[in-house]
Amino acid sequence: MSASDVFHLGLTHSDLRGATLAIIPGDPQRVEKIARLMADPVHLATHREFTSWRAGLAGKTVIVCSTGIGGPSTSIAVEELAQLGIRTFLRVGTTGAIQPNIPVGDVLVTTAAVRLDGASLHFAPMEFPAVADFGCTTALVAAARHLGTGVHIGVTASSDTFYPGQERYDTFSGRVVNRFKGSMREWQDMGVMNYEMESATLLTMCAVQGLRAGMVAGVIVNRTQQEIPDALTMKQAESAAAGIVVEAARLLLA
Ligand SMILES: O=P(O)(O)O[C@H]1O[C@H](CO)[C@@H](O)[C@H]1O
Ligand SMILES: O=c1cc[nH]c(=O)[nH]1
Repeated sequence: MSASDVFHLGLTHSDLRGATLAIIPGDPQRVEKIARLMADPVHLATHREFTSWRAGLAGKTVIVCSTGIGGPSTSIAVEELAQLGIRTFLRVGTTGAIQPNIPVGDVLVTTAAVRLDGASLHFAPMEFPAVADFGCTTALVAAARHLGTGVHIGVTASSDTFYPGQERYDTFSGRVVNRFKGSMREWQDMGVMNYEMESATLLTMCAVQGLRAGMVAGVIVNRTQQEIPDALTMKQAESAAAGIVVEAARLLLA
């Protein structure tokens, strides 16, 4: 086994070939698909939830690395990629919309996240906003428009848990703690677009450390209409978001 320069990712500085931008999906299985949208894709490492590939785009090197689900593992991936030289992070995920007018298959670009996580508190007090980098956000929106995908821009609720924190009652116990009872309605009333699970940690830890971060997600369910996504829609939303994040990376590298 070759030596690694960081604790978890199994990567060395030389693996990155000077890359400063990383595309970071949650799901390890999405990494290869995204890398294959670019030139000369190469598998670098797979450890735990972290799968990494390298590829070429606009004459530069890009790293694609999965974060796994949630803030703690995301914070590890981002920290170790930053140690290796990455300065711009584009998260590409899946999400559940909570506004009735957002169709499945569209994408959402997050300008800021409601911090329903724990990990972001390890980087900044709750008063600090989980805010995306303006340049990354602009590139993601431009990419979505260029590719003709419906795009919604705004605030995301980013929760440590998929079930109670996103106020799901279709669970084993049907139990949601008081703190989250009625919370989906409250976020809807405030215009929050969606739920996902990593942006609060990602955006906070990047904003306080001078790193750039942006976030795009394919809508796989609309919680005002259904709880379970259908497989085809999920695939389509994932691939729309993947195309957009690569196009945004191209714009940022140009
Ligand atoms: O598709 P990914 O990037 O994993 O994103 C979303 O999907 C997972 C939950 O199913 C969470 O990680 C959530 O943020
Ligand atoms: O509803 C959803 C869908 C995907 N990911 C989430 O975190 N929530």
